[in-house]
Amino acid sequence: MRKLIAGNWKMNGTQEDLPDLDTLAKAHGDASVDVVICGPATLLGRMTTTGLTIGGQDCHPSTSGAHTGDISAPMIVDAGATYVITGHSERRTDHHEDDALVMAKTAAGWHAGLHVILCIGESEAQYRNGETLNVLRAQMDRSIPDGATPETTTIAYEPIWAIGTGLTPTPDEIAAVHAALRAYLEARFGAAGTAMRLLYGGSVKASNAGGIFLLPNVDGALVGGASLKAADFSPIITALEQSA
Ligand SMILES: O=C(CO)COP(=O)(O)O
Repeated sequence: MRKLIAGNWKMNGTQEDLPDLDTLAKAHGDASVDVVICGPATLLGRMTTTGLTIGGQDCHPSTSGAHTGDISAPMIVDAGATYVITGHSERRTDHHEDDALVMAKTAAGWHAGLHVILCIGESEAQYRNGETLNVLRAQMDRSIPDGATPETTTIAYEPIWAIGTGLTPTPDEIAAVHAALRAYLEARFGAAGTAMRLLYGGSVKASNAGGIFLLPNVDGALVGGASLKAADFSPIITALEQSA
């Protein structure tokens, strides 16, 4: 399985950031891991000129229609991107997306030929109450469509309380959650579940990436803030390469 490091730029980035992305592409163009930048919709087309693999951050479940402000999976493909994120907790919170909608968006991404990075994660209260694994299993039951394969789907575990906070679960906690996610995927998808990539996300930075990437069943990371500048993202990519 080829490992995957994806940067999620969220609502950040203008064309002034493209030269820095060129720098990243030059440094890691022949990386031994998959490197993806999930940029803002406004930049997707221009980001593809860097030669990096590009992804969207969300897609509508429909292919086209009267949905002001939304973009569809075929539009993301049309821009030259090959990945899309679904189910990010910021979408779930800001736009009240539920698991059923995440499932529909994931299916739409597949239908358009996109590789979907489907995000799951527990809140701080759920973590404190020891509900993490039950929450994650329920999210996967309700948001991963049947028929997921390693070619079409990556699962990203992002504890909501670890996003942008500088907090992370302990290495033992990450390893335990990822082992449980792997067991779920294998029980539901068989060999495909063994090969499906599992990313960790939430306050990944150069200083903690190496330790996280050594953990079993961690096949890469989904990185927010530390993916915005080549100087920050590059050492994280290198850390994943060294663990591969
Ligand atoms: O939400 C994230 C990636 O999708 C994680 O964000 P941070 O890396 O900024 O914590």
